[in-house]
Amino acid sequence: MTEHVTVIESVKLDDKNDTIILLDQTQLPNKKVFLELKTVDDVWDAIYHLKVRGAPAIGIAAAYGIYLVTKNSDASSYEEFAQTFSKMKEKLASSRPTAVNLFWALDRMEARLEKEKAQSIDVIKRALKEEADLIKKEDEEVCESIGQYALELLEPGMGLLTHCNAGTIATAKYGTALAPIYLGQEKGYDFKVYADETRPLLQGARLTAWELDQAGVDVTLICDNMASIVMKQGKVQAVLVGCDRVAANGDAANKIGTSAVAILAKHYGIPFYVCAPMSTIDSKSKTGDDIEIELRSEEEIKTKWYSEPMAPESVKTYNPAFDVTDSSLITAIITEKGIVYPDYEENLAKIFAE
Ligand SMILES: CSC[C@@H](O)[C@@H](O)C(=O)COP(=O)(O)O
Repeated sequence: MTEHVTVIESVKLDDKNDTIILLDQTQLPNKKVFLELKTVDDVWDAIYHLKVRGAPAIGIAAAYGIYLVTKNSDASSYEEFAQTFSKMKEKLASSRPTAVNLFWALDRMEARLEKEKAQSIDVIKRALKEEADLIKKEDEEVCESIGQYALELLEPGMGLLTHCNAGTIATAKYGTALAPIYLGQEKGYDFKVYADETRPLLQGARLTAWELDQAGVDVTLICDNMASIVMKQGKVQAVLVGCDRVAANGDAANKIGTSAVAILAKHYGIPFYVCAPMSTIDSKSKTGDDIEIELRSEEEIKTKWYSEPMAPESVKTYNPAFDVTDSSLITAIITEKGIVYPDYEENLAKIFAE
């Protein structure tokens, strides 16, 4: 698959220099800037400000972050080390609330710490690095597998619509919703992709359109409010999106606007697929109502991207960063373990038990 994927590692550890090298996604597509993160505040800030974004990439950054910021701890006992670890974990976990991969990765790092309890601090530190490397490596395989399964549902020449960015830079490699597009590209499937611009932070315009265009995929950028007309005109045969958290009943939180696309897809009889690594499925959230939706600043709606204010200064705003697509609108959830169809409560539980 690598042939058509723009291989940019959005999160990379430089262990020798105690640094995380991070592609600053806020500067794309105009500038390809790599940041050097060293402290817990650097990592927190990068996640909060979406310099690293996309659920799997956030998880990878948090895993390397917690490794790095505990690596230099001079704790001499396990208890002391574990105390520093949980302080750092708490800080990183406060960066963004919706993508469950953040908490999943931090919990997994903590589980590894506890597993190595009897070892020396040096061995524990090495184990934490190994765990963070594994989280990243596994994500590559997961994305590739999601891509293979999703491709089974698609046919050459199809028009596909996607929202936000669930591509290479949102993951370790390949992406989730964009993985079948890259895979199809390699097989000459000639997909026609419509990328929603994704207001207010424009992940579709700045990131999806950019990475698909670079890969030579036939991509057309549309504003969010144009999804209906392209569907009505018969230009779209399937919708593929990523997600930040899937509840046990299949309700799926993803970038704001996703649920509107799902409602449109249902209206026009177009299949709506959610691409979800198992790490994004949160059995602790029973339904979408249990998922915390991140609220962000009014500046993202009123001024960002424009040299002049876009709205009266005094006007109130409401800026939820995600919405939840009701499971009844989702045709299938595509995981690395296979394609899951309704009844989601039953079938997600089954796939977890496998
Ligand atoms: C494979 S990335 C899946 C999701 O995280 C993605 O679709 C999304 O909504 C990202 O939101 P963002 O706010 O840009 O982090």
